[in-house]
Amino acid sequence: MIALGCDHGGYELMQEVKKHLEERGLEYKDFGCTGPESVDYPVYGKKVAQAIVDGECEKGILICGTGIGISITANKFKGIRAALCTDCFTAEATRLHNDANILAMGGRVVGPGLALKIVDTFLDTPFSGDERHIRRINMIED
Ligand SMILES: O=C[C@H](O)[C@H](O)[C@H](O)COP(=O)(O)O
Repeated sequence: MIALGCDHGGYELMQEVKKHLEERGLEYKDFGCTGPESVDYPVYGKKVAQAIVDGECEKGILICGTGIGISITANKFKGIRAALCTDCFTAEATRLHNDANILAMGGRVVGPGLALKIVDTFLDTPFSGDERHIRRINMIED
């Protein structure tokens, strides 16, 4: 189950992401927001982070205007590794190296074509499991 959260700056792009996940037959839980009206991104960053910490969802996708505020919020939660990605290389690398559990993007930064490729790369790339990466992730947790 993929947890989704956005603010008004990411609302439009999130609708594209939802459509794409449905086309791929992937299940998601939408934590809002529910429209393009101005809202506060920490509310949605927190909801998605909490769903992952609680084990309700395995991964999350967060979108605000830049992806920055909402990823800063999510990264306050122990066990959350939210990666702000603007390209497929970083989306792949953050799964391989950081075992990132949240993908953050900026709805005012990336267009839908690139964003959906980033989503696919993030969701389809497994963690490498390499000892050095596990060691470093454990250091973050400590
Ligand atoms: O990091 C924060 C996000 O990019 C927000 O989406 C952004 O700050 C919202 O800006 P505004 O309230 O001016 O639409």
